[in-house]
Amino acid sequence: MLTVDNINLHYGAAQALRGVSITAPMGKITCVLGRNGVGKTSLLRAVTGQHATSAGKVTFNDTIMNGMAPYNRARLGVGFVPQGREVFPLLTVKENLESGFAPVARKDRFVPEEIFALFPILKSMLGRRGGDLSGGQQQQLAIGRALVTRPKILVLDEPTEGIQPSIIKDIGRAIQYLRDSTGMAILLVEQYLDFCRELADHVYIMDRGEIVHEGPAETLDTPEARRHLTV
Ligand SMILES: Nc1ncnc2c1ncn2[C@@H]1O[C@H](COP(=O)(O)OP(=O)(O)OP(=O)(O)O)[C@@H](O)[C@H]1O
Repeated sequence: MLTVDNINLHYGAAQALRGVSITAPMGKITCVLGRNGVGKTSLLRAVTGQHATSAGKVTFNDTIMNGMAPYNRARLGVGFVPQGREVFPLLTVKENLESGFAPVARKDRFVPEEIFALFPILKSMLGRRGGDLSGGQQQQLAIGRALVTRPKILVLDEPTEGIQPSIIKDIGRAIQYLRDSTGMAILLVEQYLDFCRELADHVYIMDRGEIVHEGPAETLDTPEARRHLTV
């Protein structure tokens, strides 16, 4: 299980996270919601090691990750699907998937068939360049690339952003399948309320760098939760 305990995060003098605590248990989908600029991506940067925290603790399965480089967190089992997907546009789909090999043991350096079962389009496009794929296909590729690292926790930053509804459904089904079949923890940052309500086991809402609401997905429909999400 991932535990974020009372963390602060600063960009220079500006504080982006204030005493944020969340947990993401194995076999569950944990969703963090909030408007633009409230600190959701900063929270994921603290989890994946892309930005240092200035206070608090980030732990995964009893290993304290503070100060650990992103590639060592990947070795520990933290798989990341970044906002905007960050697919390598000039590499082929196959090469993009293989870029996930770095943190895995030599014997596991192959693309598991399960990834193609989840996203068949990737198999039919293995020789195409990443940059030639649609946004939705790139998102599937970014998830596939993270799965190549054999994660124990999959961390996704706004996977529905700019993606057509039919592919959002496919991605939602894939996330549920991963939770149910592999028992991995899934930590999802989103602005799309319906997607979270459908998928999440537990939700957190952030506002101005703080957690302001926490509960089961059904609590998203309470007036108190809505107040933090409406612009
Ligand atoms: N690299 C940075 N340098 C300085 N300030 C930053 C940096 N990245 C983010 N911020 C600021 O930190 C705050 C939180 O940003 P963050 O990107 O974490 O929010 P977010 O909830 O993920 O927003 P979005 O939904 O737009 O991605 C914002 O005020 C933002 O302007």
